[in-house]
Amino acid sequence: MEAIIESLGIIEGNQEKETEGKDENLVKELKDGSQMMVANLYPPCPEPDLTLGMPPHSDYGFLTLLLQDEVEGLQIQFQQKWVTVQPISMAFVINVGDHLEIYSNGKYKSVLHRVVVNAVKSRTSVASLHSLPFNHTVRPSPKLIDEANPKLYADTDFNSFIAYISSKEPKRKDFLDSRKLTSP
Ligand SMILES: O=C(O)CCC(=O)C(=O)O
Ligand SMILES: [Fe+2]
Repeated sequence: MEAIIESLGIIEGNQEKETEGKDENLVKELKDGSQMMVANLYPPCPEPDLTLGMPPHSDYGFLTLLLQDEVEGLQIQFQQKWVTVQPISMAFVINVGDHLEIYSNGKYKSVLHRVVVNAVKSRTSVASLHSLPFNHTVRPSPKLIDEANPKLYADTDFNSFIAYISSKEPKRKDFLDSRKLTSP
């Protein structure tokens, strides 16, 4: 995250000099932030072409650390095509989540991904989603907003996310789309 913040041209503030703009200490807030772990088991499916292990979605949070076993299944959308992420033993897949897209005001894009199943092998994965504490608001960094770069996303928090996914089946990048502000 420090490298990402640097790449955005945002200089992290000194903790003692915290001002009203809470973004000053994003790294610290993330260290004390939320972690959600999801363990997934995809049993073999006799008719894999008729279903998906997980529908297309992008993840809650800034970054997801994903550990997959040796069985293929994860696909990301790249240039309108689904591309399989080849499992690499003992390596994490790092995915950009919705909160990083919001915080960076669209400079980073959260990755749309899905999971396909197969007829032969079961597959397991563990995803670890990292963000600010659950009671914090995620918003575009004020340091990235000016007249030339208007704010593109509404403020969001965990409650609005839960309210949204409870109200409808999560499909595609729906939640993020719901945070997008129409052009000013
Ligand atoms: O099983 C996978 O490889 C991906 C799981 C996933 O996308 C998730 O848990 O959010
Ligand atoms: Fe995911």
